[in-house]
Amino acid sequence: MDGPEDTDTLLALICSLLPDNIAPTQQSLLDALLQTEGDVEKAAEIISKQRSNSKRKRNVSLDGWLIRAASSNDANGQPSSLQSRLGTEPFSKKPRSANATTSTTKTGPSLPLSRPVKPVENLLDVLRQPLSVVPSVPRLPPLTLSNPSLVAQHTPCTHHLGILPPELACRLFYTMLHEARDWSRNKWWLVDRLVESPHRASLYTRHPVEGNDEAAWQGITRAWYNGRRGEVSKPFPSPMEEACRIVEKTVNAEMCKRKRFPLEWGGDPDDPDGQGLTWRANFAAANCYEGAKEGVGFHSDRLTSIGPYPTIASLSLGTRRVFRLREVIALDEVGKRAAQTFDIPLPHNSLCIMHASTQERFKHSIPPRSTIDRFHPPYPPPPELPELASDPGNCRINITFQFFRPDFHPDTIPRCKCGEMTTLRPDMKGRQRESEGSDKGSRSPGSSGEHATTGYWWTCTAGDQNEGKGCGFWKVMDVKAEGRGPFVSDL
Ligand SMILES: O=C(O)CCC(=O)C(=O)O
Ligand SMILES: [Fe+2]
Repeated sequence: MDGPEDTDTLLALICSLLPDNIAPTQQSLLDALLQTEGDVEKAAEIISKQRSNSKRKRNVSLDGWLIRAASSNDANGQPSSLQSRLGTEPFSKKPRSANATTSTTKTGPSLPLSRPVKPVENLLDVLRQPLSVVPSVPRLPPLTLSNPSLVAQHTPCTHHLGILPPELACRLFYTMLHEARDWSRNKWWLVDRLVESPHRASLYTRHPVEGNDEAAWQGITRAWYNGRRGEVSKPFPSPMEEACRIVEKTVNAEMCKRKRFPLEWGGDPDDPDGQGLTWRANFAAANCYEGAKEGVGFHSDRLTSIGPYPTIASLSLGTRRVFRLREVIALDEVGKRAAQTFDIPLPHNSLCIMHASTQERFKHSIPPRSTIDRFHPPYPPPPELPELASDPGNCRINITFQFFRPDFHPDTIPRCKCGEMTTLRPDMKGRQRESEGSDKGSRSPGSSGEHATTGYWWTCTAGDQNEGKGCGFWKVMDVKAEGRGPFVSDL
């Protein structure tokens, strides 16, 4: 799920620190961010100094503004460093200062807080800051990929229509819609704001739990809930288990046709847990979007439990929504080519497989819409289900089946200075390549393009639940030193 993790978020944060009369270009925001190696506070300072030198319009100094903003939000009245509270993607090899913070750990959806806070805000509204964007290369209009062959041609995904027997698809839709009454909106801290995703979600684990390792699943569950304590995952309901077997067959058949990446899981299919499959689903995130306005913002899925180059199989049920993929342009290509956005309409009973490299090269979202296509279920609800609380014509259910890799067991995940499990993120911008001065090839769009080797970071995300206060810890993942694998490259 999403968190305070990417450049877009950092840009939005800089904007939120600027007075209303400053609307910088995206380029000037990026320049300031690079100049300050990702320090949002300093970047905001640079931009406002540039503006006040050129226009002399402001009569309030940024320092004063920052201190006012910080002290009004800090329980102890201390102006706290915004930078240290960001669990962000690192910009340089230099570790940031680690400000240990007193932690009031939150449990459950009500998130008891130690200080008065602003009301929970919809993440999409927070990120919709006034950016006046002047791109250095012309923007490309979004391309709609309206059939499976276009999806395969332009992206590392495949789209499979009518994946389940129609009766099973409907039964699963009604079952999950009924389950969704207990799901909640994911919440986390974005600096000093508590934000929530504008849709409901829940985590499911396949039973029997592999190796009977309940403790591992608790760790995975906690990581999935952005570090929130007290959440439990649910077992797959029986129609989900039925669907999962079909999804596994489709994914494995598709993977056999594809080039595999060196860092993909190369586990032994003869392993009793492997059941002879290259990829298997042992957990799933379920999402419910009710009405046109609900959605999920741009993000790439966290890799902490699923490792690099994962395969994720995403099943759509109910009303058709658009799945939007946006390419991330590596630093060495910024200004040379524009990012392409792809829209894939996902109808009821279709499976979109995000194959290896999707999480490394693209962000994805379900954008809110102004209208919705009403869904007309071809079967009535199963008689054994109680009456539904939501209108089935108005809802989309998504189930993303995923594989927890044994070599990313929670016990092996590096802890940050807050004592929490860190989060694994791909270096989508190629910063590690840049800082090493290496040229391992650049990326090109489409599934057939050569893909530069991606690096990964372990980063502190404890601030997600701790009022935005993390320790800023990060380190580069070193798969050999950390004893991970086997990888495809080891086979
Ligand atoms: O609803 C979808 O298709 C996407 C869900 C998603 O991105 C997620 O669960 O991480
Ligand atoms: Fe996702």
